[in-house]
Amino acid sequence: MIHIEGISKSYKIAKRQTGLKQAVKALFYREHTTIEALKDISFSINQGEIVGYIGPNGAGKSTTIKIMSGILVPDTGTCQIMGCTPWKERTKYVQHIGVVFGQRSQLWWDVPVMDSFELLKDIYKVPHQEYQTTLKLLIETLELQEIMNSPVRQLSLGQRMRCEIAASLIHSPEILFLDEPTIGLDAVSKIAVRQFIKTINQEKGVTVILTTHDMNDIEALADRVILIGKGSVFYDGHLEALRKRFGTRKTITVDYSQNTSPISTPAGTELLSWSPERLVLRVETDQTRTSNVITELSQQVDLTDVAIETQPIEDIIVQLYKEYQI
Ligand SMILES: Nc1ncnc2c1ncn2[C@@H]1O[C@H](COP(=O)(O)OP(=O)(O)OP(=O)(O)O)[C@@H](O)[C@H]1O
Repeated sequence: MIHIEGISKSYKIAKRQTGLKQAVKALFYREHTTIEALKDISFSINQGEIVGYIGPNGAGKSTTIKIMSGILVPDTGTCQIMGCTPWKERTKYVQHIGVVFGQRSQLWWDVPVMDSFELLKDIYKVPHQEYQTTLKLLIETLELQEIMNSPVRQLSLGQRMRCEIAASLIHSPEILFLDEPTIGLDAVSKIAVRQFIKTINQEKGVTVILTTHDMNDIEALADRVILIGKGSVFYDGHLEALRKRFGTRKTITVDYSQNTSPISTPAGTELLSWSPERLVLRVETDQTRTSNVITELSQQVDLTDVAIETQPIEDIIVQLYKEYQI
């Protein structure tokens, strides 16, 4: 459904220098620098997938989404989505896609939400009956009833984001690009947005490409992640495989009957905290087994309880960014 091959994109920006002399010089001659936002990236996405497109700030995520939605033209490479080249066949192509940029609005600021939806219906030439059915479903599932007559500028961020998502789906697209859809939302709104994305994916088969810095979004939604850094793809695969490959750390909390004599920490572990009744250790599972650690500790203290936690995905991603220096 989506095939991207060897896409590169650079931005040319004028160098700004301080001082009057430099300002006058800049009137006649401007120096430029080039930022390589994307360097030869390739991937394919199948119909019905939810893909988390992740990476640190400035990695190139939004640039990729803009190219895939036809807003930007790459310097080199090919991009075929539903048989179209996004930036060439704009009119035909936009019928297939919905786009939400969390930081920008596609709604008209001063008019009621309902009017924005009507305008989008006309822009996309959605037949009246189909529009009514879609609208009813969107209003119900995104709980928009009470805000349909409010101008967008009066909405809270969470309310606006729900409207943005609804607006992107008025024409029933097959693909949805979401660029940070949960940015700034409270916990309840985040869960509602995630639930909705899951529903349209499962019930309507909508393919979703999601960029986010919130790893809870990724855990809740994406089976597959593409990790990008400094314009290159570093990992493309299942979230679980990522966890198995890089999430080798576990935290063990052991409680024991009071003990004041020193406890020697087993090999392959790091002491995180200690008290006369509790010890918390980080275990490197590629160096030792958690069962060995517990056995060793049980020989030194009278264990009363043991809790083992796997590494949160957030930590794994931070570790990955460090390892790859991205
Ligand atoms: N219009 C532009 N002009 C010049 N440089 C740009 C422009 N847009 C993006 N860049 C640069 O391209 C690189 C990639 O930016 P991009 O917005 O794609 O990153 P991102 O992964 O979406 O980052 P973030 O997570 O911070 O939103 C960055 O170095 C950024 O400064």
